[in-house]
Amino acid sequence: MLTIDHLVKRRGAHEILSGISFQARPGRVTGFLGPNGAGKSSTLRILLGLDRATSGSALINGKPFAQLANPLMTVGAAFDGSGAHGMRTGRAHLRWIARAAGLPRSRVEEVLDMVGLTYAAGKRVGSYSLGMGRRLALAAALLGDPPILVLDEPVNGLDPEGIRWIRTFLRERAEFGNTVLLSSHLMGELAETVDDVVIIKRGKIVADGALEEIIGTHSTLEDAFFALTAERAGDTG
Ligand SMILES: Nc1ncnc2c1ncn2[C@@H]1O[C@H](COP(=O)(O)OP(=O)(O)OP(=O)(O)O)[C@@H](O)[C@H]1O
Repeated sequence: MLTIDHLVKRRGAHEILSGISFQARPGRVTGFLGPNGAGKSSTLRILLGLDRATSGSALINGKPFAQLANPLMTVGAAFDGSGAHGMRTGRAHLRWIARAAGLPRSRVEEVLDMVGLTYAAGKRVGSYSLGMGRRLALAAALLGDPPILVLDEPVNGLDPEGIRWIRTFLRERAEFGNTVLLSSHLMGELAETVDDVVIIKRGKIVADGALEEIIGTHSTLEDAFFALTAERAGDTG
């Protein structure tokens, strides 16, 4: 369970997050949706202990990231890019993380297989395509077999086959009871993948609920999104 509670982030005079609250629950894929600059990455960075909140909290199973006993086995995270040094091979990158976490080498081969990257595991990460880099980042997130996944724009750079693969993969994780939170600004794609939707705009939550509730009387999630955000067009916050 991920619990964001009255989270505020200020940078100088600029309020990036204005007291946002939402949850991502086990057994559900939760889509965190919003236009560029809305505050999605800022929220996920605080949740994963990469940045500090001004006030409020972002908790993973009731604890801040820094207090997790086994972070890699609790939450898997993937942000922009592969997260690996270009001169390293994909396999070496994963082995390094696995060793630091006390995981067996065999787990590296398992996650390479899970993300379909075994064929390129011996190649330098610098030669990977964008999509291969995303798969490597996902493999790293899966190393500790965590019950929670937090993914920032996971379909960016993936080709149609890759997008279908990740959608199926994340749906399966949720069906096994995992908690999956993913951010995106691609509404059409998100509608195919998620159970719940949280929409953020200019640091404020403008909608939060089950996909069907959010779509409501609109024909698509995209239509609902524009209607919801347009209703607040006069809101300067
Ligand atoms: N390191 C930083 N220093 C100053 N401002 C920042 C920093 N990181 C983000 N911001 C600002 O915070 C706001 C939210 O950015 P954030 O990256 O969280 O949005 P986002 O919803 O993830 O957008 P995108 O879809 O473009 O990734 C933006 O106005 C951005 O300019």
